[in-house]
Parts: sequence; C-alpha cells; structure tokens
Amino acid sequence: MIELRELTKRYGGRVAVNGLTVRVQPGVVTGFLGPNGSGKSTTMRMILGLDAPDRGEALIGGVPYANLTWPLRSVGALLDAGAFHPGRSGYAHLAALAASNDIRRSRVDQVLRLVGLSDAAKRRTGTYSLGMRQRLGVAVALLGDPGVLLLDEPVNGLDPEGIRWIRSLLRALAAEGRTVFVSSHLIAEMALTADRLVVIGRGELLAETTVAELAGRHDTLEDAFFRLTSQSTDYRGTEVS
Ligand SMILES: Nc1ncnc2c1ncn2[C@@H]1O[C@H](COP(=O)(O)OP(=O)(O)OP(=O)(O)O)[C@@H](O)[C@H]1O
Repeated sequence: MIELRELTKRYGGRVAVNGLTVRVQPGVVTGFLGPNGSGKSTTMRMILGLDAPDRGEALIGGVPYANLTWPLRSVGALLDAGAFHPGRSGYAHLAALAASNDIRRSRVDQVLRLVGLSDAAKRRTGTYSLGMRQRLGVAVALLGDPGVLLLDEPVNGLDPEGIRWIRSLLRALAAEGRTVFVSSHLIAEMALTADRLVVIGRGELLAETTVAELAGRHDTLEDAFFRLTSQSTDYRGTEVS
C-alpha cells in the first residue's frame, strides 16, 4: 500500500502539491489523474524520495522510501523512459542494477522475456525505439519483483499495440495483489486500465473514486473529468467557432 499524509511541496512561491492525503490499495490499478502541471510527477517523486516534502509524508508499506532496505525489491518505478546510458545494452543495464540490489542474475532474463525484449537485450539502448525504451523501463521496475509499482505516464508516445500491452500488464500485476499506481492526463486511457481513480488539480485532491462511480455522474467519463477539473487547469485555449 502507498499512503500519502498531508503531502505538500512548494517550489518558490508556487504550491505544486497541497495537503494530499490518499491511500492507494493493493490488488487494483489506481489511476492518478490530473491536468498538465497538477502535481502528479511531483507527488510520484516524493513517494520515491527524489523530492523532499515541505510538509507531510509518503509511506510505502508503512515506511518512507529512504528507510527501505532494498528499495528495488519493494517498489518499482517508471518515471522517465529515456534515462538509460545509450552505450550500454539493455541486458547490461539490468544486470548492473540486479547486482547492486542483491537480485539473482536469472531474474534479468525473466523480466526481459516478460517485456518482450529478449531478442534486443544485447543491443545498445541508444538504438532502441521509444517503445523499446519504455519496455526496458518496465523491466527495471519489475526487476526486484516489488509489491508496489509506480508509473508516470507509461503510455506516452506508445503505439496502440504498446498501449494495449501496458494496459494488460498493469491489470495482471494488480491481479497478483500488487499496488499499481499509474499517472495519466488521459481519462479515456485510464477508464480502460484503472479500477480506482485519484484525481488532483493544482496539487489538491479533487476526487478519490472508482471509474464506474465517476462515469455514472455525467453522460461521459470525459464530461465528468472536465467538470471535476474545470477550475484547476492552468492553461486553456479558446474554442474555435
Ligand atoms: N523542479 C521544479 N522547479 C520548479 N517548479 C516545478 C518543478 N517541478 C515541478 N514544478 C511545478 O510544479 C507544478 C506541478 O508539476 P508536475 O510536473 O508535478 O505536474 P504534472 O501533473 O506531473 O504535469 P504533467 O502532466 O504536465 O507532467 C507545476 O506548476 C510545475 O511547473
């Protein structure tokens, strides 16, 4: 389980995340939704100890990330699919991470198979397509067989086959009893992937609900989402008449 208690982060005078209190349960996919700039990435970075909160705390299985003995074995994260050394092979990248986290070498082959990269494992990641880098990022997240998974916009830039693959993988991981927390600004995608939704706007909690409940409030899920977030978007274009 992931627990956020009054989580708050400011950048200069700007509040990026404001008093966020949320419990993300195991066994289901929880979508983390909000318009651009609403604080999703900042929240995920604080859960992973990459940003320090100004107030409140983020707990994974009851402890802050910094207190986890083997972080990769407790929580897997996909934050930035481009963040690999381009000269290293996918296999070498995973093997180095496995060694530094006391994870058996055979797990590297397992996760490569799971994400469909076995044939490309010995190629340098600099030659990977965006979809392949995304798959390698998922392999990293799964390497330690963690009970908690955090994915920031995992479908960004993926083709329909890749999107479908991520969707079914996340659902399967949740069905195994893991906590799966996945951010998106696309309500339509989340409707197909998530069971529960945490919706934020300007860093504040707007709703903690299920896809079914939110859809029941309006004609379409998109309408429901726009109603919920209409006061919270920073940038809005004018409609073409
Ligand atoms: N390192 C930083 N320094 C200053 N401001 C920041 C920093 N990181 C985020 N912000 C600001 O905090 C707010 C929340 O940003 P964040 O990236 O968490 O939102 P997001 O919901 O992930 O957005 P998107 O969907 O566009 O990725 C924004 O106003 C952003 O400009």
